[in-house]
Amino acid sequence: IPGQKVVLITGCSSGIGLRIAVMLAKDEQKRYHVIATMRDLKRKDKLVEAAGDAYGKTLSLAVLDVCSDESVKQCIDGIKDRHVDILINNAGIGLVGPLESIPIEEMKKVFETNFFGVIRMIKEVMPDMKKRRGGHIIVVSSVMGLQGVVFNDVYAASKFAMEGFCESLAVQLLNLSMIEPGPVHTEFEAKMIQDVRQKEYPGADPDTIHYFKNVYLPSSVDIFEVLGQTPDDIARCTKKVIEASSPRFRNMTNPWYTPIVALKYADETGGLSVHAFYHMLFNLGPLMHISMTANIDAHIGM
Ligand SMILES: NC(=O)C1=CN([C@@H]2O[C@H](COP(=O)(O)OP(=O)(O)OC[C@H]3O[C@@H](n4cnc5c(N)ncnc54)[C@H](OP(=O)(O)O)[C@@H]3O)[C@@H](O)[C@H]2O)C=CC1
Ligand SMILES: CC1=C(/C=C/C(C)=C/C=C/C(C)=C/C=O)C(C)(C)CCC1
Repeated sequence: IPGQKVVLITGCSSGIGLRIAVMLAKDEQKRYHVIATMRDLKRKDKLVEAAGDAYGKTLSLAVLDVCSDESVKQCIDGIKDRHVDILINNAGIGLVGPLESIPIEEMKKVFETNFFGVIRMIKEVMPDMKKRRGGHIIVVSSVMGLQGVVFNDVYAASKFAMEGFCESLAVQLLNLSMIEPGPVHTEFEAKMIQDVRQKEYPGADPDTIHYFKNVYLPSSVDIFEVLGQTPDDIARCTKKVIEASSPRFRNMTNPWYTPIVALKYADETGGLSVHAFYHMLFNLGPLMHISMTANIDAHIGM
């Protein structure tokens, strides 16, 4: 349809990608044609159901695995004139746990998906965007791309890598925007909790495992409960960025998380954030749990 913008989104089988796809496809003015992609079309049912009438009209499906050169090329070649107006890089995986117990291969998978996956996509669509002198690239990064969190070392590093890459590219690239969500209730969170239940953490000493399971995890669960946003919150924020007359480069989605990121800019030696997080986790952790749960109880009127 003339005038409609072609939007390609990666990782649409669940979570944030799914909600962005549905929200854009259901735009009242029908401004978007959404190509919702996923690596395995067997996982399409949730998206198809959520899309309702839009499916087959403003939303179509395609296979795309961000870790495969051929898959990426095949998908883009399959689009009319290879024309993508808006590329939304959303596919990504998490990884938590004591560093000592994580095989290098697993760490590489995180970089292959979160870092090289995005680069692979950008390399494929950027030349056409440059030729047309138009287009908008969105990257779903994370607050962990701006501030590291204990036991998330490799995941944070993969998002930091993305930040460095995009900051550099933004200088030559037309239109590039980062979305920086804090905790969001999606399968990302569920996978993390399930992962921790299954894994044994060989190679890590008992103290480290204790701090991970009995100190970090309860705090992390609290933080998800108190600060957690919905994938729809992130989708709304992303739609605003796309529709802004001059989109910003960095876009925080969660004002509650802003002070946590601000600490590093308040002290260039890095001491402030490292010590504050240490204190919050090991000294205030149990207290935070009480005050946060009290806060939740107050919200639900108990
Ligand atoms: N949830 C959170 O707290 C936060 C998430 N983020 C980021 O948001 C993005 C979306 O995550 P979220 O929706 O929360 O998590 P989900 O796990 O719900 O969704 C992740 C999506 O990425 C897909 N994916 C994974 N690997 C590949 C691959 N190789 N090729 C194509 N797709 C792939 C998954 O597909 P499949 O079903 O096949 O596995 C799934 O559709 C990620 O980049 C994440 O880092 C950022 C900040 C916070
Ligand atoms: C435990 C703990 C923290 C945990 C933060 C978490 C758990 C953030 C999760 C962010 C996510 C899930 C981003 C996804 O990309 C803080 C606030 C740093 C303070 C110190 C103690």
